[in-house]
Amino acid sequence: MSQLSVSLWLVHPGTLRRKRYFLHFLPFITRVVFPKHFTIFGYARSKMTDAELRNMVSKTLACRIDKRENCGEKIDQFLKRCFYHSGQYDSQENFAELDKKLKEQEGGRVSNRLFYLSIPPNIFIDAVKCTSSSASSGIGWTRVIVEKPFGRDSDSSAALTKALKQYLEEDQIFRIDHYLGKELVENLSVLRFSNLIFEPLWSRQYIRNVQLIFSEDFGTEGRGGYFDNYGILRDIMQNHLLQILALFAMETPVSLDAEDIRNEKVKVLRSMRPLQLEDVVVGQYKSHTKGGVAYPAYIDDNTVPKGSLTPTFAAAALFIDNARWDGVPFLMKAGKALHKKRDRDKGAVPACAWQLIQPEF
Ligand SMILES: NC(=O)C1=CN([C@@H]2O[C@H](COP(=O)(O)OP(=O)(O)OC[C@H]3O[C@@H](n4cnc5c(N)ncnc54)[C@H](OP(=O)(O)O)[C@@H]3O)[C@@H](O)[C@H]2O)C=CC1
Ligand SMILES: O=C1O[C@H](COP(=O)(O)O)[C@@H](O)[C@H](O)[C@H]1O
Repeated sequence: MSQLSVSLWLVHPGTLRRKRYFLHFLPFITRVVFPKHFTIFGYARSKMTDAELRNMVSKTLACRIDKRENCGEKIDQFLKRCFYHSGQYDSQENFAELDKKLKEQEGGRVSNRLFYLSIPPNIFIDAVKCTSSSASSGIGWTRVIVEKPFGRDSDSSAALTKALKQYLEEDQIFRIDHYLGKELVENLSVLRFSNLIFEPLWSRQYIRNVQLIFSEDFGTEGRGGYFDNYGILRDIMQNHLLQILALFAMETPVSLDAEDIRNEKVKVLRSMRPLQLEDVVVGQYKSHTKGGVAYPAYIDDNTVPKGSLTPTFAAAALFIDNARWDGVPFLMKAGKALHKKRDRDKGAVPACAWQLIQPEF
């Protein structure tokens, strides 16, 4: 049986270049573990040719393995599987053109299509509608990955789910938070649950506070179209940092199944005290000069609306009212255009002799 898996990315060329997404594919590329007919399509409004996309992707890939493994050759083969189509997110016609190009690659084989919506959430629905009616797979499955933030609040999140379900079944929708795939975050559960030594120490008895810190040394850099609608609280705190907090604070799950882990996280979230205004500070970065280089303010970014008050920095103290964490503040800080790049949970600052991680503040 021949099967073609098509992975389709709705991704902005600029983000692609900056974020080096494709670097994560390198181990798969060099070990040739992709399905035989795997194809990647970029889709966005920006104009670009296949050759330009390939050139951009190639700059994010670097061979760091033994030359005998023909890394360069494998990258070249991979690049030939990358294509680009320019179109609007709400145009059935443009998605039908995309469908035509996908079919050319699929050559009538059984084919699955995975759509990765790396686009601002306010255009998810348009894109899903067009995907579903004009570009879903005729003879395989069609799945959609949506990025956080999933709405702006509970109501908009519920509305988004309702709208997505007009076009997709729940098991076709994958809501992702890429932080959960980070090594540090994955290691947190392993560290905690596979070392018996930690269990008796992992509580209010030995931990004075927990610090979750996200610090980037660059600003929005052209991402104002997305960022200004959400701000740092919805971009980072409500999802990435809250997920880490829940993993850090949850009780041992019944098993490592996603559902069991989710159940424990939910218990943590339900035990959290509503955040008080006096426990939060917000700010926005201004321009400054360092080492003779001038760095722009948030509102100097052309993609940010004039006079925007959207926070790019926030710090908050959160409390979990349960037996394990009663009285222990979970301190969250997140900011763009700060002095250092760091995205780590700072573990716990111990109350006395025991030191899990040396405090840096
Ligand atoms: N950037 C990152 O580091 C990460 C981002 N994400 C998530 O990815 C999603 C997008 O973020 P990001 O890529 O940074 O955002 P961008 O602002 O870079 O937006 C991505 C692309 O979407 C299109 N776009 C932007 N604004 C609009 C608009 N108002 N209407 C229609 N199209 C628009 C543009 O492409 P074009 O004009 O070509 O159509 C743009 O380049 C978000 O959900 C974010 O949470 C998740 C993890 C990391
Ligand atoms: O989701 C997001 O994450 C990135 C940071 O992710 P990283 O994996 O590059 O560290 C952040 O820059 C962006 O604002 C946010 O949308």
